[in-house]
Amino acid sequence: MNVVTSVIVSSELQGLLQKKHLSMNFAFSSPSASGGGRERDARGPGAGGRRDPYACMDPCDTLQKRARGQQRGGLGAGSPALPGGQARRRKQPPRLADFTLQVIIIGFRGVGKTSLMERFTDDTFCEACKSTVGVDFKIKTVELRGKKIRLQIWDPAGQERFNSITSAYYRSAKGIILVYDITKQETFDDLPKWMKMIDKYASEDAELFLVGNKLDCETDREITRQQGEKFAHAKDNFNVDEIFLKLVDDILKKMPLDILRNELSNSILSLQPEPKIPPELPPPRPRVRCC
Ligand SMILES: Nc1nc2c(ncn2[C@@H]2O[C@H](COP(=O)(O)OP(=O)(O)OP(=O)(O)O)[C@@H](O)[C@H]2O)c(=O)[nH]1
Repeated sequence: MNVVTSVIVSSELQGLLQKKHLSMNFAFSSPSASGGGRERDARGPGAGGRRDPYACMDPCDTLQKRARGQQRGGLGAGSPALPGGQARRRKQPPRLADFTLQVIIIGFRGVGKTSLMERFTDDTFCEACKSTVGVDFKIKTVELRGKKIRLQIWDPAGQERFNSITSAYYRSAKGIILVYDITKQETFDDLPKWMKMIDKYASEDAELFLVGNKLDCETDREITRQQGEKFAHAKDNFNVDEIFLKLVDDILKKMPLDILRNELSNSILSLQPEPKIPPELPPPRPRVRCC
């Protein structure tokens, strides 16, 4: 029975993807586990282990480290160890992002959309989160292909009653992460409804990523790995960070080369206007909304 459902869903999805020239990646994840469902990769200089192909960057951390270095009389401004010219150069503010990209995470209520976002942006996980009301969002800057990209991640409520509000956020999203819960059949059966929302509201060239979430709850699994792979016509294994970074990388690959080659020091090139928050919405809360 499940297999039949998945075949029907699959051909329907195929039609939608072709119509919109979309391709879809697929991954399993588990934001409940640090590292998002598989052993965490060591990152950064001196961390050892495998270097991740997608270098992730926390701007706040970098700035704090710089400030600490200056206080300690390190290689910062005014450091006796440096001649004046070099010290002045150190004082320059860090280069701003080259691009701003919007990514939206959608799916049935409770599948773990907020958890994925917070694992990626803050490396935190909330065991008993409240359902999102309206739309939540967070920002994280990443560095890929030599560009700094400011990611605006939108997390709309999964509850149907918010659909009229949340659909306003699809248009400006360059990347869409569609999530289901591997332990709840209804969240998988609901995917065609989300695909229709994408078809109706999302941009023609948005990149899609299907995520089977709650991988740590293997014993309660209701949807097989094969069903997920069949739906997405794709197969892969990424952790939470890699899901976002692969998505961004795929967006960058689609971008015109002249934009990528352009050196935009200290400027922000937004690929599209910042999404306007519909007036009926309260302003999004850019913080953890966990209990
Ligand atoms: N075991 C486990 N629990 C998870 C995982 N991801 C999320 N959860 C839990 O699932 C519940 C719902 O997670 P949320 O991130 O709030 O889900 P959501 O999709 O944002 O929900 P809505 O805001 O209602 O649309 C929370 O209690 C989380 O702790 C996971 O990978 N494993």
